[in-house]
Amino acid sequence: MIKVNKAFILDIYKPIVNDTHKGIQGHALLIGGSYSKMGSVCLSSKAALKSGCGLVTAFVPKCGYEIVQIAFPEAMVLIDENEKVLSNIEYTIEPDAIGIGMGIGQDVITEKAFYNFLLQNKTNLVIDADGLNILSKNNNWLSLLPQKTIITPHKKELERLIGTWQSEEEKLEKVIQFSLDHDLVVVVKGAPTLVIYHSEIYQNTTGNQALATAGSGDVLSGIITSLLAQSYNPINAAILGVYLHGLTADIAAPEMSYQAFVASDIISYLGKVYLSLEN
Ligand SMILES: NC(=O)C1=CN([C@@H]2O[C@H](COP(=O)(O)OP(=O)(O)OC[C@H]3O[C@@H](n4cnc5c(N)ncnc54)[C@H](O)[C@@H]3O)[C@@H](O)[C@H]2O)[C@@H](O)CC1
Ligand SMILES: Nc1ncnc2c1ncn2[C@@H]1O[C@H](COP(=O)(O)OP(=O)(O)O)[C@@H](O)[C@H]1O
Ligand SMILES: [Mg+2]
Repeated sequence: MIKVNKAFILDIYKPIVNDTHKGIQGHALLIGGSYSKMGSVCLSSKAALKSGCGLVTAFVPKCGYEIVQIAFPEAMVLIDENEKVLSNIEYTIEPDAIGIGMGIGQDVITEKAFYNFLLQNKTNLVIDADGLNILSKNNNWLSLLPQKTIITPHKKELERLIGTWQSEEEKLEKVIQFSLDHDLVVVVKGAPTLVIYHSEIYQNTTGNQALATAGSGDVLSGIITSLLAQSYNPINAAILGVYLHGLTADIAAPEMSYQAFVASDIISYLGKVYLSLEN
């Protein structure tokens, strides 16, 4: 088990070069949302852009068009033909990384759209939330995922994917086997969060109970998708993303309490977090 501390992070962290531009800084596509859960994809998309990629596109059901445009004008928006849920995930853009699953629900139309998306997709992928729940119900679709796809389950989602465990040791064994079987980078969210790739285990050292708040996982999947779009390899994108996400709460908690911290604050504190890496 490797502890991910600041020294480890500084080793993988890539400062932004001065002659970059938005066209080469990475384009993240976030595919998510459904009626009443459009906040999830707004949070992921905003977190992605605030983590340093150059462009962000959100792909949402039709009812999300104005919501995303107004909540987050920096994002470009593509819409599904269905009003309330994703039904046909088709686009002509060429993103560098895709995050999918936050807030999409598990409607049968959406399951089918997700399957068709997996059939044609070759881009590096982060799968979260209902994307994971749909995979749990259709585990033969795991073979369609690109190599080193990153999955970000919380405890319940992990149980749906790999079944229950009796001890921490058994949980780790099962996750390692799952990662080996499907060549996945597994972000085992919790306190602390682990990043597991095959038999490598990386234990994060940032974060606190302020993160126990709605949408904080949606923000994490946006951050990781952004880092992937910025050419971090999938293991480093997951490790760095989890570290930055946790550090926002460590810096914010003494300034604003555990209670008042909400998922949008993770996004607001990303600036201080990046500055702390530069000093
Ligand atoms: N503003 C929004 O639009 C939000 C949308 N969300 C979306 O809502 C959908 C449902 O997600 P949920 O995660 O709420 O539903 P789930 O049914 O997947 O998970 C909720 C259950 O898991 C348990 N759980 C979660 N984390 C746990 C942990 N660390 N240890 C033990 N138990 C744990 C909870 O107690 C609860 O019973 C997803 O699509 C998600 O993306 C949420 O992310 C919340 C915010
Ligand atoms: N007590 C805690 N200590 C540290 N991190 C936590 C704690 N509770 C939650 N988190 C983190 O917050 C995030 C919650 O993700 P998730 O449950 O998917 O939220 P949501 O689906 O509402 O966005 C994870 O990154 C998890 O590790
Ligand atoms: Mg979640």
